[in-house]
Amino acid sequence: MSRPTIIGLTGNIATGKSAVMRLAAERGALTIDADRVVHELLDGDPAIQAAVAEAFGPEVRRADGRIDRAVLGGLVFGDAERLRQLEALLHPAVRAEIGRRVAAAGDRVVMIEAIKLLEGPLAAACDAIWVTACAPATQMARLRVCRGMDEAAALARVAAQAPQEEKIARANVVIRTDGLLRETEAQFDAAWRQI
Ligand SMILES: CC(C)(COP(=O)(O)OP(=O)(O)OC[C@H]1O[C@@H](n2cnc3c(N)ncnc32)[C@H](O)[C@@H]1O)[C@@H](O)C(=O)NCCC(=O)NCCS
Ligand SMILES: Nc1ncnc2c1ncn2[C@@H]1O[C@H](COP(=O)(O)OP(=O)(O)OP(=O)(O)O)[C@@H](O)[C@H]1O
Repeated sequence: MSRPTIIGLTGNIATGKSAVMRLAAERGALTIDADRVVHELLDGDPAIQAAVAEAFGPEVRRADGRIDRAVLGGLVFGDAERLRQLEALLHPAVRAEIGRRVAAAGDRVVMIEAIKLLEGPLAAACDAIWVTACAPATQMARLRVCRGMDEAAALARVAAQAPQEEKIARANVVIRTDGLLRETEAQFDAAWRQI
């Protein structure tokens, strides 16, 4: 039976995972963004919405039932225990949805982007782990300039993620993104040829 080749993509915030996902999609991969799966659940899954409101309070829920991600983010980034609680609530449903998409992928290459890929069971399902990395100064500049985050919000996100070195230590492929986009693309293509 045909099975997909699964690449797990991780790397800390603003290290360039989106660029790598775009390149993979251009070359025919099925790309699955775990952040987006989370957003779909928070926007449209009534059981998840009820469980999140139960755990984090009615103020995280909008009148239409959707979860207010800015309010929820304010509660969990900066509080490791609450973030773990939210992850425990969401990750089983995220994994189930990713599993459904992978099962329908035939023999395509599938690239799964997830910030907590290496911390959970998803990593074991991957044939290879790719990690994007850049200098901390590049990362902070991208968060502040491109996403308009203030320094405290940017630092809180970075602090919620395992150090870059731990991710690099477990990677089959490391893509450095401090340079030009075409330098990212050249590293991508070298790795893509080895699949
Ligand atoms: C807290 C939430 C509502 C904030 O939503 P918001 O729209 O502001 O951010 P978004 O989801 O787009 O994430 C942006 C970036 O924040 C970082 N981030 C998100 N979740 C996490 C996390 N659990 N741990 C560390 N960093 C995270 C990532 O770098 C991510 O790319 C949302 O991020 C969430 O529910 N996170 C917990 C679920 C999770 O683990 N998501 C990651 C994919 S499995
Ligand atoms: N050489 C490069 N390679 C990749 N991205 C680059 C490069 N130079 C500049 N950038 C820019 O850096 C930013 C990186 O942010 P991006 O959203 O891709 O990070 P991410 O890892 O996907 O973040 P998140 O964890 O939020 O999903 C983008 O705006 C991208 O255009």
